[in-house]
Amino acid sequence: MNYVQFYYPEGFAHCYGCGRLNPEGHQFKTYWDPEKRESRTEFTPKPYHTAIPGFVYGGLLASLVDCHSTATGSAALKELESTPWDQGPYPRCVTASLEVQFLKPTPLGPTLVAVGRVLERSERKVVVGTEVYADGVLTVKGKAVVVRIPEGWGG
Ligand SMILES: CCCCCCCCCCCCCC(=O)SCCNC(=O)CCNC(=O)[C@H](O)C(C)(C)COP(=O)(O)OP(=O)(O)OC[C@H]1O[C@@H](n2cnc3c(N)ncnc32)[C@H](O)[C@@H]1OP(=O)(O)O
Repeated sequence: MNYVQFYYPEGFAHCYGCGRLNPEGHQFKTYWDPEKRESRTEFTPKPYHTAIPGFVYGGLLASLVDCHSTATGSAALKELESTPWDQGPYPRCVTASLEVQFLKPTPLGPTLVAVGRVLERSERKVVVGTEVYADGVLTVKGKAVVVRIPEGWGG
């Protein structure tokens, strides 16, 4: 199964968080399950993504929630099109607002799993709720409003 960011037009594929064409970036990859209507991004932080030794830097967690949300919005908007899910390009979303709740310190070491759900969707805007788990423990919650970038803008 290909990931959402795989289908972004080339001009929108350089994001430091999730751009497949940015070799220096995190290259987050988000998968969309059309049956569960859930998205999933897995990422294993590097040792240098440290806040206090042993724990993940909060900015990285916010980035994970941010790019995971734009990808979830993209998949949710793709559902409104008649083309199949495995045919690009996907609509590209930009983050209008991002809320992150750090519920517990996130241990550095385990693979993080971000799970996203669509809370609201219109033609132009998607509200995404995200939960981030480390070793099965919920450590971060996020909510983002993402807005479709109009056709003809960049890309
Ligand atoms: C105009 C498009 C420009 C695209 C530029 C993309 C460049 C980046 C590309 C790479 C990206 C990489 C990914 C990243 O990392 S992006 C991370 C950084 N994000 C940005 O730099 C985004 C900068 N902001 C903007 O470009 C504009 O403000 C956007 C495009 C977001 C909205 O634009 P505009 O204000 O003209 O749109 P609208 O008035 O028609 O609103 C549409 C809907 O959204 C709702 N809403 C709006 N703001 C907020 C808010 N703060 N809180 C809650 N909701 C908000 C609004 O109520 C309405 O809802 P509804 O009434 O329909 O229910």
